[in-house]
Amino acid sequence: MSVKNICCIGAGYVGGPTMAMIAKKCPHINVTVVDLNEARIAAWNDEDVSNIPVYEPGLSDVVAEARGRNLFFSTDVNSAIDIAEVIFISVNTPTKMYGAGKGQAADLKWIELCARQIASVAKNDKIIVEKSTLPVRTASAIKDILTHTGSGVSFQILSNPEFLAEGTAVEDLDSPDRVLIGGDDTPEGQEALRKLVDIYANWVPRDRILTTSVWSSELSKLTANAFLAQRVSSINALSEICEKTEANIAEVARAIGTDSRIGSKFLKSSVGFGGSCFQKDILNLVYIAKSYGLNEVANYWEQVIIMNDHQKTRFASKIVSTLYNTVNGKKIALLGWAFKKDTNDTRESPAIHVADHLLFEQANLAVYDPKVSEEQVYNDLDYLKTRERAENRANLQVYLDPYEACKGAHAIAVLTEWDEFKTYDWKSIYNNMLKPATVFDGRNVLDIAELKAIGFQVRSIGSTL
Ligand SMILES: NC(=O)C1=CN([C@@H]2O[C@H](COP(=O)(O)OP(=O)(O)OC[C@H]3O[C@@H](n4cnc5c(N)ncnc54)[C@H](O)[C@@H]3O)[C@@H](O)[C@H]2O)C=CC1
Ligand SMILES: O=C(O)[C@H]1O[C@H](OP(=O)(O)OP(=O)(O)OC[C@H]2O[C@@H](n3ccc(=O)[nH]c3=O)[C@H](O)[C@@H]2O)[C@H](O)[C@@H](O)[C@@H]1O
Repeated sequence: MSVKNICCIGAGYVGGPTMAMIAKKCPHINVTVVDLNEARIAAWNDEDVSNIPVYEPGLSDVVAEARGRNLFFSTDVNSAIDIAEVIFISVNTPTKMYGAGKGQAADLKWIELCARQIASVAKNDKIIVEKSTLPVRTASAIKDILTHTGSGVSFQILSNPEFLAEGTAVEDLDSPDRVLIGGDDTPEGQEALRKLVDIYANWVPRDRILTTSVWSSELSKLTANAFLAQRVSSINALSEICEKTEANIAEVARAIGTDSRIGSKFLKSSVGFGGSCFQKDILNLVYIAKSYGLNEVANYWEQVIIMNDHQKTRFASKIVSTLYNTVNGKKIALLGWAFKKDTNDTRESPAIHVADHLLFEQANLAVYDPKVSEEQVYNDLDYLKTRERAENRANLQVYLDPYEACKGAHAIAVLTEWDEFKTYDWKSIYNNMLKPATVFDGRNVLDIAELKAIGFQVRSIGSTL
């Protein structure tokens, strides 16, 4: 029998878009996305579909097509669990900030709560799908909780990690490089696996649906993120050598990227990687390695994070040193706050670190981002607890107009690669700035020659141009 009712616990950046795509592609399946966060669910249900809580190009159209037909958002977690044959768990798994493993291990509190809730509600057999990114062997903990309920209900646990990237989520979900599903090597495990494969096969070619053991699937997700982040840290490490030697990182990246064994993607040097997952997943990998006594393995991967922290600090320090070693009282405009373009997500954004560094040096910051709210910018800074909340508000202003943000500034730092930055009237921005006017392009997106011709001093990543 094919699956008729799915539920997903967690209506965040993964749960929302992923389930919206399943609902779009499988009109014969009812998909209910549940969350404890009432405001978030209300936003997913907002009559005006442009107000859904996750900004992703194309997502509002997908939601508009399926919502109310076979896609539902609700806070009634129990009813959704009760009715569903397949339950995706897509809750947050942040880095643990207390106790054993503090600062490295994944905090599985929310995963365990879900498992306990499912255990208490389920009256018939269920397939539980790990959609969240989890440490290898988490499925055994989930299984343990579920099988000790004494209710006689049978649970199959599958691992089905998500590989979408923010900003391209709809594209990635519509046409994934691969879908990965791990299941137990038992008849029941394989039957559950087949049911999930059949759901994806409604739009994903079967040869792109990979099946493995649960453990390989769990570990592959951490590995994929570790490899991707490692590429960014590798190219960023080289960018510092370029700045000393007059080599140009864009040329180096092109030169090595044309080797098909290396490949051209993910070789863009930057102010550093951000986002909610790269750092947390590598730290998690480091923790897992250490917990097995694999210290060399742990140290190897930890270096990716150390390099990324160095890149962010190096960028901020360069602003200070270029502005004659003091930014005290100087207005500096920060263009971009999101961790990458085409998303409103700011988690672990390098902009937060750069702003914090500059505020520590008593700069006066003017922030503009096309999709991030003032409240979010202040929340991000307050979360660091580096200084009083009032001080963050006194020394950093958020602007709705980039030209106003740059007016009277000594320097501009580009911290997100939003396309609109390339289209600005840079001559007019220059005319309204203090001189010398400097642009620090943390994403290498602006036309250096054009800016220099206008009169700007330009500092980019990985070149002395
Ligand atoms: N953000 C991304 O692009 C990607 C994230 N992932 C992974 O997916 C997982 C989810 O990530 P995001 O969607 O970004 O997180 P998120 O924080 O945006 O969403 C998680 C949601 O789960 C809800 N929640 C937590 N516990 C709950 C419970 N017991 N019952 C009901 N709702 C509950 C929260 O209220 C929140 O709205 C994480 O493990 C992450 O590592 C994987 C691939 C991509
Ligand atoms: O597990 C996750 O959360 C996801 O993490 C990343 O996706 P995401 O963080 O949304 O975005 P990326 O495009 O990977 O960018 C991450 C960071 O690296 C930076 N980056 C990326 C590529 C590059 O060449 N240079 C570079 O600095 C980006 O600006 C951004 O700050 C992975 O790409 C997804 O496959 C994965 O599902």
